[in-house]
Amino acid sequence: MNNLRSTLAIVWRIAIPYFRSEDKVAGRSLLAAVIAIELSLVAIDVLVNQWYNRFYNALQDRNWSTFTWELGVFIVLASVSVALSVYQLYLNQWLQIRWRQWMTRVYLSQWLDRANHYRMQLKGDAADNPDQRIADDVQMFVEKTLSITIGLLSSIVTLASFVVILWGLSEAAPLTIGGQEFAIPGYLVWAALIYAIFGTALTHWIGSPLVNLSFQQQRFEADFRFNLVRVRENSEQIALLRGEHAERGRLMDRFGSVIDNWYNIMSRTKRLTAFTASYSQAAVIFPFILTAPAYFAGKIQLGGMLQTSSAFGSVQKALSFFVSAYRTLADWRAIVARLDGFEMSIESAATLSSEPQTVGVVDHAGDSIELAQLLLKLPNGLPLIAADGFSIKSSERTLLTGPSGAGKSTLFRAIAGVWPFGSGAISVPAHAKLMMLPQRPYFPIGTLQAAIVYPAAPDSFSVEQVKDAVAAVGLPQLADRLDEDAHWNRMLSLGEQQRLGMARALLHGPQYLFLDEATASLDEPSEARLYRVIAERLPQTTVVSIGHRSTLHDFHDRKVELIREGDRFTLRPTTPAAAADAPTGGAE
Ligand SMILES: Nc1ncnc2c1ncn2[C@@H]1O[C@H](COP(=O)(O)OP(=O)(O)OP(=O)(O)O)[C@@H](O)[C@H]1O
Repeated sequence: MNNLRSTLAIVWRIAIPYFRSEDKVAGRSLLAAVIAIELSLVAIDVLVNQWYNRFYNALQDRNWSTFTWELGVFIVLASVSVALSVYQLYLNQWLQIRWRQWMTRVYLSQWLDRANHYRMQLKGDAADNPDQRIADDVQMFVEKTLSITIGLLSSIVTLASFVVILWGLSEAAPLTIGGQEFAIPGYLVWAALIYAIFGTALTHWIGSPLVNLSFQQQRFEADFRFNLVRVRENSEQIALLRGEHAERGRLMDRFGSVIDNWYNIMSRTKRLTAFTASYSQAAVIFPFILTAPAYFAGKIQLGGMLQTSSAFGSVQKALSFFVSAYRTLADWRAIVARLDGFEMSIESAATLSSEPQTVGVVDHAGDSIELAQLLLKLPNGLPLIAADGFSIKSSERTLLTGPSGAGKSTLFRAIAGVWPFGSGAISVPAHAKLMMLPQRPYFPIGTLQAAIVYPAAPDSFSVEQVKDAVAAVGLPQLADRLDEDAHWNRMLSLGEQQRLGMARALLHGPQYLFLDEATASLDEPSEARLYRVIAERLPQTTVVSIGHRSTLHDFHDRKVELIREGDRFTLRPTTPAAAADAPTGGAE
């Protein structure tokens, strides 16, 4: 019960913001229309139920004129019901797509807000595969929430209407056992109630493991899909390493979990279907067994008996809502749990950056970057880098070196404001434009122009500007292909990608440019040429490079090294030019 209450609270929290959003007028109107149509359909069911009585009595009495009249009544009722059903589905689908569109927009903006997506990965949170949450789960959540809510509402209204009818019919066809009448008020209602409770309890007992199985199934499927995508993305390396055999093994292992879980679902579903199918078959005959003695004793007519059977069917169906919707409910709870996990994970990633015990990146009025009492840590809490009183002055060119794994890239991540683990402060000039260029720059799939100028809009630079930048970094042959659509990360060599990364920097002209082994794949003369281009075209830009080649020294004013001190690394300027910068040291 507590479980159900907490699921409903989560559903409310996830579902209600749409109906309070800027699209609330459309959302509420569509929902109201769908509900109104559902209620009208229940009213038509009530009319059809009364029609049963008149129609079958006319048949039993061989009354031709009533029979033809009732046929006409049925045609009218059936036509209205068809029209309402068509529009109910249409409006329901319309509501679904608007609701889904809104939720997708909100989730996308929260997930992509201020590096939340990256922090979520760092935390290794429960929200594995955000793509599944945003693409599939939102769609299923909207669809199932609507179908369950409307189904539940319809069941309640049907129940209320038909309980009244069935109560009346209980008087007309009193319970007769062995020729003796028993005056139990509303006995048909009680019979339907007991029948449904028995059905629901047994269904829950047999079907409850399906909730968890369904949750697991979706997880295994997403995991399998994710690994397929990884193979596709790394296909070149896998082919070069002849890793196909290993990949096949790994993928089949993951698929094995999909299959094993599926067998469990199959065997559970088999038991559940055996029960629900027998249960609904028995429901056909059960009301006839109850009313047959009264019919054969001549107390009710055929019409009354059929009306009772139909009303019993409606009450029983409404009461057994959970029986028939069990699989849907199981899937729905799994989806709700996943979306809840996703929301929590976004929230904790968002709060992580603002917790006191995290690295704070703050704006200041000066024009240098200052590290004060900074201690960067690994996600597991172990210290990595300590720095205090260290500054990166405007227009200065710094080369950062240090052993592999010392935390050079992590320091860049912290300055960019995406590495939360640790304490202390990094002051960055207010409104300064920082740009990080990694060893493997990211290019979105699309035109070459859009890929180069990313993250700016494709048309924020003129074709001439882009051509000029591409030529400056030594790729004039690409200047005529700016309109070409491709997966550039896959098509270009790493060296070419690094040159295009530099072209991106030339176009954006940041005040601070952080090059994390951004030219490591180029030969030394090409690397030197690129550094010269940067110096000529971006003379005001402060450059901080991570690199291992000694040839890089010529292009930097000072060298700073990460040196191990105890359990952490500290920043040590190692050239005379920088010696004035009193270093560094621990901060805890
Ligand atoms: N997402 C992460 N989760 C856990 N540990 C991480 C994560 N990212 C980096 N680390 C760890 O932080 C340490 C520093 O990594 P970083 O990439 O900053 O090193 P680096 O000095 O740039 O190394 P290299 O010169 O080899 O590129 C490494 O021990 C690495 O394993």
